[in-house]
Amino acid sequence: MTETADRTFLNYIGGQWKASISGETVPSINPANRLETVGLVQQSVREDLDEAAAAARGAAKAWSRLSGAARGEFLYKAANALERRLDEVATAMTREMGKTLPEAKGETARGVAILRYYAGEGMRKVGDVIPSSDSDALMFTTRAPLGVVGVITPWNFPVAIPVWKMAPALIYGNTVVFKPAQETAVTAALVIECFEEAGLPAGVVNMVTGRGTVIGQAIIDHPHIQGITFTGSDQVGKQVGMGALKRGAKYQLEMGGKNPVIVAADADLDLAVEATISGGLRSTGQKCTATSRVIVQSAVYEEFKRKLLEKVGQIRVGSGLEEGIWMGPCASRAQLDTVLGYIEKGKQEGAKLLCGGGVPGGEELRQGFYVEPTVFDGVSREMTIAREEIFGPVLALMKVDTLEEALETANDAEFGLSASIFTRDIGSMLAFIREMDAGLVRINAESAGVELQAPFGGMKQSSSHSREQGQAAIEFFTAIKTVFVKG
Ligand SMILES: NC(=O)C1=CN([C@@H]2O[C@H](COP(=O)(O)OP(=O)(O)OC[C@H]3O[C@@H](n4cnc5c(N)ncnc54)[C@H](O)[C@@H]3O)[C@@H](O)[C@H]2O)C=CC1
Ligand SMILES: O=C(O)CCC(=O)C(=O)O
Repeated sequence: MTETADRTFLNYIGGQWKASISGETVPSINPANRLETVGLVQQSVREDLDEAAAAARGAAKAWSRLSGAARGEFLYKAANALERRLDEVATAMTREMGKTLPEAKGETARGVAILRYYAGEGMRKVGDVIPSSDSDALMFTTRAPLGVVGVITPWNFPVAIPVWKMAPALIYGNTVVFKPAQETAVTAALVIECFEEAGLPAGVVNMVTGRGTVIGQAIIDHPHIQGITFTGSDQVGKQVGMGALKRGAKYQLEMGGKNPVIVAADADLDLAVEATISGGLRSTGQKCTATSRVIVQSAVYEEFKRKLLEKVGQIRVGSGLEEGIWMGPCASRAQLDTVLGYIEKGKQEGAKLLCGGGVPGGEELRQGFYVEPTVFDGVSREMTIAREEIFGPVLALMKVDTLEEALETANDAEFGLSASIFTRDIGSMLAFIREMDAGLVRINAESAGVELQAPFGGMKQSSSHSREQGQAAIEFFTAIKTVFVKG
């Protein structure tokens, strides 16, 4: 156990750490060992959120009037604090969410880099000069912040996702009310401590933990929250969008994926196997960009399958804190049950289980939410495991004859977040880039893995058709103002 175990984590409102007026806390538990508490977190109520929204509203004007460079200075300081506390934050993340410590460290380092990227963004251009038809006038665009932004985040990237939403919100002059997933509220509190260490003015960043149906819903409904940025499930995302639309607030949604990898007959099969495993099974498959459908040309199907099974068989499952462990547990009991439910459905609908499919044995794993890395063969397009997001370490192999069929199969999904192809042929690469309906298309690289300086988001049901990260973030977190000045 580390030092967080006995700690009670509070809400952060108006620059103060405060207990919820409910007086209630809930334990955040370790999915690798359900008997271990990582910390106690606030089970907040609507009044706590109201107080946070009022604090954010009160701080908004002064914050928006600072120069971008001055706001950037705060983000650089937050980045330095997070970097200094990288090991502590990453350890809390592994203990609270289950991903392995090297992955958690990588994600925390990414949080540092995101903060620095957006700190620099405070010095970059925000508008264009557009020639007016009146030769005595100057016309240009500038950007105005939305005001208060509500940030609702999931548990699968407890540092990177909150940071890639809060950092651009702040640099473009908004104040923030943040509701992290309750499953990873301890990690979230440590991130907020880094903002506190940076000396942000009171009320600029606020955090309230609690149930999605209570605190998330209160953000959706709050009249003083002008924008909501959300990552999570398809179902909740749509509720957020509809609620925001009803009261005229701006919203941005990042939701599910059912990401395919195409393995063409001319692929480097070893590379394709490595990338399929890394993209599909790292973080126990709990990424919206995770590889889920593996579409393989028949000419190399058997060889690819053999190589894949050999490597999957070598995966070591266990506590993410232990050296040599490659795959940790599912993040929660509910997530484990969901994954096992999909595996059952796959078997019932006639897919052939090639490996995994159950809970691993062994006394030391008994108290964790573990599932075996799982591969299904003979998966057809209409099966549930080929259609719905599983969010677990489950790969569905699908055999096709031609590249056209592969592309058609890959596009036969409601989601369109990320997709990969493995091929050496430039024509196949170009066809994939052109035809694949996904916001992120990757050639000879795994489907997961997002670069913070590039736009990120999906087509079809995967997002609200907006993009996050990189300079694309300015589109959500600001409104364009067109200025006409007549001398
Ligand atoms: N696209 C992605 O990155 C993610 C997708 N998921 C998908 O969602 C499934 C369920 O995971 P959950 O954690 O339950 O996701 P979720 O969508 O319920 O939770 C995401 C966030 O929304 C909040 N929330 C929940 N209900 C809400 C409501 N009624 N109003 C406002 N906010 C609400 C949660 O507290 C959390 O902060 C997973 O199995 C996976 O398929 C989950 C996490 C991330
Ligand atoms: O693949 C990544 O690095 C990011 C994935 C992601 O955004 C998510 O799972 O929510």
